[in-house]
Amino acid sequence: MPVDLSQVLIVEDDTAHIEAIARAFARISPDTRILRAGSLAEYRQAIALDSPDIVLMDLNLPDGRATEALSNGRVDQPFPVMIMTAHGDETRAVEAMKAGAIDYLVKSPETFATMPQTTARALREWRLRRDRERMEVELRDTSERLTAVMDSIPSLIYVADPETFEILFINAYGRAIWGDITGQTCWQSLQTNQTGPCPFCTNDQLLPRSEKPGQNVVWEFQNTRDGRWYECRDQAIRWSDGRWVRMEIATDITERKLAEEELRKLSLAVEQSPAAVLITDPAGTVEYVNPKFTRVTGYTLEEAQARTPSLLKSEGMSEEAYRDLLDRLTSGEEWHGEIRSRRKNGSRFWELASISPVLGADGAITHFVAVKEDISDRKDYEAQLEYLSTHDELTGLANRALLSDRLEQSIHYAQRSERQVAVLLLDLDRFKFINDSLGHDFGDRLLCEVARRLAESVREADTVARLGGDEFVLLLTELAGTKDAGLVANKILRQLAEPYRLDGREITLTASLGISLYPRDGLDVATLIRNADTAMYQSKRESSTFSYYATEMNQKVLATLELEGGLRNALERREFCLHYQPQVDLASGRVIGCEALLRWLHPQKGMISPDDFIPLAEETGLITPIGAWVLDEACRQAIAWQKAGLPELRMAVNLSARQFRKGDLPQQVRKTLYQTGLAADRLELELTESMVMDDPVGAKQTMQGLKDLGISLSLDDFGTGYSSLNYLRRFPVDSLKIDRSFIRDVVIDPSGASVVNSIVDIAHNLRIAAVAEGVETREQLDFLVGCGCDSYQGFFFSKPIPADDFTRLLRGE
Ligand SMILES: Nc1nc2c(ncn2[C@@H]2O[C@H](COP(=O)(O)O[C@H]3[C@@H](O)[C@H](n4cnc5c(=O)[nH]c(N)nc54)O[C@@H]3COP(=O)(O)O)[C@@H](O)[C@H]2O)c(=O)[nH]1
Repeated sequence: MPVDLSQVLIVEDDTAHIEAIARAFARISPDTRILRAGSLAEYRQAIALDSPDIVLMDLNLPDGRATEALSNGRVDQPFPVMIMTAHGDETRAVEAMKAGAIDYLVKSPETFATMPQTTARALREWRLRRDRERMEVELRDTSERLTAVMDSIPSLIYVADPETFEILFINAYGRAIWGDITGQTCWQSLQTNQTGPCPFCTNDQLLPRSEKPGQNVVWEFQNTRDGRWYECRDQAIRWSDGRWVRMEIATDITERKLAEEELRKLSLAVEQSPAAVLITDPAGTVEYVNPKFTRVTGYTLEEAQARTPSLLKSEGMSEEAYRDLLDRLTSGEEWHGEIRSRRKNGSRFWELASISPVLGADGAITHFVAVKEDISDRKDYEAQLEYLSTHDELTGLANRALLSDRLEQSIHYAQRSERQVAVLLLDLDRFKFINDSLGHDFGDRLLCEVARRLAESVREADTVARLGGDEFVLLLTELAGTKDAGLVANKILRQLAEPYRLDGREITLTASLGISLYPRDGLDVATLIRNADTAMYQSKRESSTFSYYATEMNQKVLATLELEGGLRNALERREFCLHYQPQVDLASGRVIGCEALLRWLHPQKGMISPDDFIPLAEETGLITPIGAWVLDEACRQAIAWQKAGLPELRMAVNLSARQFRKGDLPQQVRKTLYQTGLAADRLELELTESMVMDDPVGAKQTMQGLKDLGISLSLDDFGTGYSSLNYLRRFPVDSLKIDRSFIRDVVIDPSGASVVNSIVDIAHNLRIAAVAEGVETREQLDFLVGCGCDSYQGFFFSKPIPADDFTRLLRGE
């Protein structure tokens, strides 16, 4: 008997039955111990003390029915109970089975005789059933636990049969996304939920039907419902029924995908970036350079890798700036700046660099990223702008701004070194005339040549600047003594005086130069330049080569500036008037004409002599409108006298050099004559020798233009200037006015008398009149009569007088 039947409990109130059963066991299964109980109470005591393998229980016991002792189908019942019943009681026996008995037997001697076999069989079946039930419970538990585990995994898990394509299982995560697709086939569910091919249905290569465990396949799909990405790992597992199925574990990789996409975009952006990008490790070893870097520097990724950014041999960064860069980067900050680097081919270029540290999750620096832009063009442009803003375009010399800058620096340096600084301001004489007559192009080239000579005359450390026009400044630094500036000034003036050969012409230039010295003549840029300018004007006035600045000059300049201010308004304010000095015929003693002489009645200073303001008017250009007014006024007065019936006179008007050089003088005179109505032969214009000799060719042309109008021309102050007879011969003049300095000497100095005699002779030889100026005495007059002079003017006859007085004089009042 294969079943282990060690103890059998017989619950029966009929001892005969018990004994019949016991005998059967003694015979068939002698090792089986028979326990006995006569009632339900004894039954309970017996199972409390012993643990029988099986219980044989009479249905009806003295203290109750067997059903009361049954467990109502509980699985945890430790032993099976078999009901014994009398014939006809089967219905109750069935009830007892429903209450938990495993079987029932109808009592009979046969039943008792085979009881050991029956019991053994029943026990075996019960045990089998119990074990199965337990296993089932365990399995159910395991399955529930597994499902709970599966459901708690934040991944989509499903199991499918590769043969039938049936979905056997899907976890909670999957159900939340796709619903419960268990029982459906792949093509019914997966294909609508995933992008890409279903590995079960379409890709036999990926998933051979006869899968073996361990052959994993990994693929990615996108869930069509919410667009999220999954990485799916396929695995063969043995299903509960023993067949091989596929378990798919799909993990949400959307964030990783997005990050990858970001990274892909970023790396694409870096690859295609118009800026050069260089990435190093924390030690500065290059790990990556982009194609733009290669294009700019010539270094390929392979050439740059494993080297440091020093391969670009950057420069232009001070020690301090470099330390700042390192400090910033190592403390996790960005650095921006301009660096001058060298390409692989050795050429230099400028980069605008932004270098940033890249921090890892732990906050430590993992990389440095440098983004660089080639700014060489911009730098060149800036340098060009810088050059243009600090240099004179025509000559390439420093301009005023750069000069001021350098002068300021020199002052600072001189303060410490106790040396002197000299400012030499130089103005070319007659440059405007050359420029106007020979053309601006010629003038420009002449200025360039002057600039070249100036630059060559001084040391490298000195500065030569052009302030504009024909005005130059030389800044001499580190002068040991005051005299040094004068030595340099002389050298410069000598250099400039060398002839210039341009366009087949040879011309000479002179210059006026003023010197101011730091600290003696000023402590700042503006004062030093202003005082050098004052000194230069002094040189110009005195026709000296150069002058050192002196304080008095400033007062003179201030007075001049004040005068200039008044002069600018004088015309408008009608402060000018004319006085007239009679010109007398020596033979007849008659007044034959007069010279109009300008007077300025200043509201505060009273009458100002023309000697004091005509040169200033000339210098400032104000002489042009003033001269025009004089001409107009003198002509109107002459007409007024004519109309008043006074004897016909010739009106002499002085011309200034500027008026004479202005090309339109004949036209202007014609217009005045026309407007005033004076006949041309009643007007005489007085020129000086210097006006004519400056530009003899042009002068002759202008004089001829005036002569063609019918007016007379006289050469004033004759004898004091060039007195070139050669030119005099060719000029269309009508009279020579002998300067009053010669007349003054005629009676006291024989040589003075000879000069006057000679001038009178020259005039007559040239068939022109001789007019004596400044006749103050009878002796002078007698001398002039004696030497045949034609006419005279002077205090002897009359001082210059106002028009009304002149009218009375003519009337003999
Ligand atoms: N371009 C212009 N120049 C002018 C004009 N008006 C005058 N001037 C020039 O100014 C200079 C000074 O002139 P002024 O003080 O008027 O002196 C004149 C006479 O007063 C003076 N003179 C005349 N006679 C005598 C004399 O007997 N003794 C003496 N000491 N001086 C005398 O001479 C001046 C006239 O000289 P000049 O013109 O050379 O004939 C003077 O150079 C004027 O030219 C003007 O409108 N435009």
